[in-house]
Amino acid sequence: MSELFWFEKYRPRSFDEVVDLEEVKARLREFVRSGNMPHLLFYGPPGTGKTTMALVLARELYGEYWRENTLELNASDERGINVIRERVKEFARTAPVGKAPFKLVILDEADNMTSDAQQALRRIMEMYAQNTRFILLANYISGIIEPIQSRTVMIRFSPLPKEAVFARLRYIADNEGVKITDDALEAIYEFTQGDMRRAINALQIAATTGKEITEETVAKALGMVSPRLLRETLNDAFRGNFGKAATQIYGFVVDGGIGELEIVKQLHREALKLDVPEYLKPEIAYIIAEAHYAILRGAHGLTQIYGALAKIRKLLKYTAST
Ligand SMILES: Nc1ncnc2c1ncn2[C@@H]1O[C@H](COP(=O)(O)OP(=O)(O)OP(=O)(O)O)[C@@H](O)[C@H]1O
Repeated sequence: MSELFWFEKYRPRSFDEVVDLEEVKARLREFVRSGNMPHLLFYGPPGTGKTTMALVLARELYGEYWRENTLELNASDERGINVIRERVKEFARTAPVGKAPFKLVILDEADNMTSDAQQALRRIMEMYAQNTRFILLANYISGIIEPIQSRTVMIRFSPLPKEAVFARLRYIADNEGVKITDDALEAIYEFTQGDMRRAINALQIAATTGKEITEETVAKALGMVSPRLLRETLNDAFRGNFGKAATQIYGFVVDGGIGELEIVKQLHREALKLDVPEYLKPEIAYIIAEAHYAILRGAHGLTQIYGALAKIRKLLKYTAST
C-alpha cells in the first residue's frame, strides 16, 4: 500500500541513494565501519531525512537481518511509556541476529513525550545499553530533556538545499516516465522549502495532470499562484497598471480558488526578491505581515492584499522620486 506514495516508494535504501547530508553520512558510515555506536538523537524539520537515515543505518549495519534487529516505535502512541518499556524489554531479551553486537531501537516523535516519560525513557536506555542502541527522532531539540541530550550524539537535519531536491525529483520523474521543466521544479521548491516528503508528494500530485509537468500544472495541482504569473502581477502593481494587477489577483482567488493567505505567503516571498534597495525590504515585509495578521483576524482578504500592494507601490514611488 505504502508504495502508492512516491515518497515511500523512493525512500533511499542505502547511503549512496541519499542525496546531500554528506557529513551525516560520513559519521554514520564510521559507526558501521567500527561496528559500534552511541545512542543517537536526530533532530530537525519534517521531511529532511531523519527516519530515512535511521532505516538506512539499520540496513547498512545488519544487511539482510535489518528487520530482525530493528524495533520501530512511535513515542506519541497514546498507550505511553509502559508500552515502550515492555516492547524494548521483549526486544532486548534476545541476542542480535548476525554479527552485530547490538540491536537498534528507533523512536519517532520523541519530543512529543512528557518530561516524566522522557526520564523513564532515559532509564530504559541505560538499562538495556548492553545490547541495544537507541536512535531518537525529534523535530525540536528543545522538546528533549537535558539528561537525554547529554547521553546521545545529536545530529541536526536541515531543510534540504534546492539542488538536492531537484536531483531527487528529476530522478523520480525519470523513473516514472514524466517530464518536468526547470520552472516546475522551482515552483515545487518554492512551495515546499526543503521538505523532501512534501516535494515528492507535490511531484506526484502534479503528475496526475499529465506526462509533462510545467510551472502551471504544479501551481494548479498545489493550489498556489504560478510564481511567474505572480511576478508579472507584482510588476504591474508596482510599476504599471494597478487595476490590471488587482483584476489578476481577483482571478486567482475567485476563479482559481486559491486562498488569500496562500497568496499573501507567496507575495511575501516574491516581494522580498524584488529588485529594490535593501533598506526597503523590512518595510515591505512589515506591510505584508500586517495584511497577513488582519486576514487572520477576519478582515476581508482581497481588500487587504490590494491595500498591501498599494502601500508598497507608494513606498517604491516615493523612494524613486527622492
Ligand atoms: N536526503 C534524502 N535523499 C533522498 N530522499 C530523501 C532524503 N530525505 C528525505 N527523503 C525522502 O523524503 C521522505 C521523507 O523523509 P523522512 O521520512 O526521512 O523525513 P523525516 O525527517 O523523518 O520527517 P518527520 O520529522 O516528518 O518524520 C522519504 O520517504 C524519502 O523519500
